[in-house]
Amino acid sequence: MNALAIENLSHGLGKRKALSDVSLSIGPGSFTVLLGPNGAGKTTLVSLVTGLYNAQHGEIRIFGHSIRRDPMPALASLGVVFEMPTLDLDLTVDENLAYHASLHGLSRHEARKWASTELERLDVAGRRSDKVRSLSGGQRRRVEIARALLHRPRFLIVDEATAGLDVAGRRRLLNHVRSLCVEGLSVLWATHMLDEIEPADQLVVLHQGSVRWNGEARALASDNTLEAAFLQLTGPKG
Ligand SMILES: Nc1ncnc2c1ncn2[C@@H]1O[C@H](COP(=O)(O)OP(=O)(O)OP(=O)(O)O)[C@@H](O)[C@H]1O
Repeated sequence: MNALAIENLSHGLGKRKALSDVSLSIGPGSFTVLLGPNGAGKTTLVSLVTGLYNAQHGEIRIFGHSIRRDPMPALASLGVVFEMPTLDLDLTVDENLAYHASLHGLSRHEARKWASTELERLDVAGRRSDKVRSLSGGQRRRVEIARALLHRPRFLIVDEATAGLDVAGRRRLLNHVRSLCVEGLSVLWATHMLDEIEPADQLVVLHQGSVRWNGEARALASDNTLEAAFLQLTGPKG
């Protein structure tokens, strides 16, 4: 079953049509890149899939559960890292994770166990008693990934999480999330950075609220560089 299935999704924000007739699906264990220039509609799409906005038209299902009709099981299998950091800077790393765990109904034992696992895998376990305010930008992002995985979601959405990180920090975060797909996690990785894409990735190019490409990245770049193909799709005549 697909982790995500979106059919004919359209949504306006104010007078602006942010998404027009978007359809796409993400298979289990797939790393799918949602690529689009600034203002393409990536964050709007993430907001609709995570239930922050109610879609005006169309259908969104997570592992077969409609976000509109069946939100609890749909959202239970979803982990999210939003574009804007959402950690509480005045709480410690552990306190931030414990708060998230309680929202998801995890027992204290489960919360401690999975927090240790994820923080260690992301190499921030040494900072668990520190206030988030004292962490670097890259460490905060890693804590956000750990938090998003705490309730064992099967589908992870990451919206431009590498913004502001240095080259090594970006690569590290990306490699970690990619490695989770090998374990069966499905990932939607929203970005405008072409160098985060690998040839075998599933790629959805969004431009002005519409899907302009949906397929393997290597197929888009078969006749040209990925950058040239992307600019052609998203340029003035794209
Ligand atoms: N709250 C809002 N009210 C009105 N228009 C909005 C609102 N939020 C976003 N928009 C508009 O919707 C369109 C899509 O914005 P969105 O933030 O989804 O794009 P994005 O692809 O995530 O961009 P970026 O890469 O810059 O974060 C843009 O034209 C934006 O100006």
